[in-house]
Amino acid sequence: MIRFDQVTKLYAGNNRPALNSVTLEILRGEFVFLVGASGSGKSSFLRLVLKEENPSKGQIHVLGQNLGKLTSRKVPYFRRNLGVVFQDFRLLPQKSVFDNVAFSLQVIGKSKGFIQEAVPDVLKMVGLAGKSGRLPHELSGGEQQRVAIARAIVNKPAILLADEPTGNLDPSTSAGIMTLLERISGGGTTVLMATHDAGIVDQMKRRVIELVSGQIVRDERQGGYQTQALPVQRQAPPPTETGLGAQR
Ligand SMILES: Nc1ncnc2c1ncn2[C@@H]1O[C@H](COP(=O)(O)OP(=O)(O)OP(=O)(O)O)[C@@H](O)[C@H]1O
Repeated sequence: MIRFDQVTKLYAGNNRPALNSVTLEILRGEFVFLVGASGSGKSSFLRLVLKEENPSKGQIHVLGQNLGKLTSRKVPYFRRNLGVVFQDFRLLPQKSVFDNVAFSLQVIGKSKGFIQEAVPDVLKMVGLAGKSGRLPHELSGGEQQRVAIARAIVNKPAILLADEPTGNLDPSTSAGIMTLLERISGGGTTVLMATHDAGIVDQMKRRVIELVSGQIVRDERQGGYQTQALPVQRQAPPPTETGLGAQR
């Protein structure tokens, strides 16, 4: 579904690679957390999957396509198979909830009839059935993120990429968003989510890929936010004249 073979990404003017020889495979229907400190390469990884950036070295396959061989004419068609959600929602402020979702279908040429059916269905699925006429500023943060998710999934993408989707939300609202993403994943969509939210990662026990300085340092089946594999290092007590550690 998503395969990286020794992918390195160097940005112009930055001599440390954002991703450094990353090799991994993500299978259909998996729910994967991408974790790591700020600047470790998570967003770069997502941008490469979307072909918003190209690798400096290595190969990327997404949905059976070698992205290096995808012509720019074909990129918009390729992206129809991917939904994307961001921390800051990115809704169109002057458009209603319905129109925000409908717009993404209009731009890819879906018929009016299709839109009239698909939009209410997806708004119901994300729990916003009664709010289709509202403007974004008339919604809570959690509701705005639900609109963004509805927009991302209305065309039934095979892959949903989420870059810190709960970053602006409180814990209980975040939990609701995660329940929704789990439901989407349960329907067969591959979900890849970059996050700093340790509570969510620890609770969900899904696959966790950890990046440090652009390299994968951990890929665990049912991981937590922090590695479980390494033992906790205890500081040895300082030696005393008797050779025993100081007693307190
Ligand atoms: N367009 C760019 N041009 C130059 N350097 C970039 C660009 N985008 C990212 N970088 C650099 O690449 C590295 C990885 O950045 P990236 O945004 O992928 O990290 P991240 O893990 O998503 O961070 P955060 O958690 O803060 O979003 C950083 O050193 C960053 O400064």
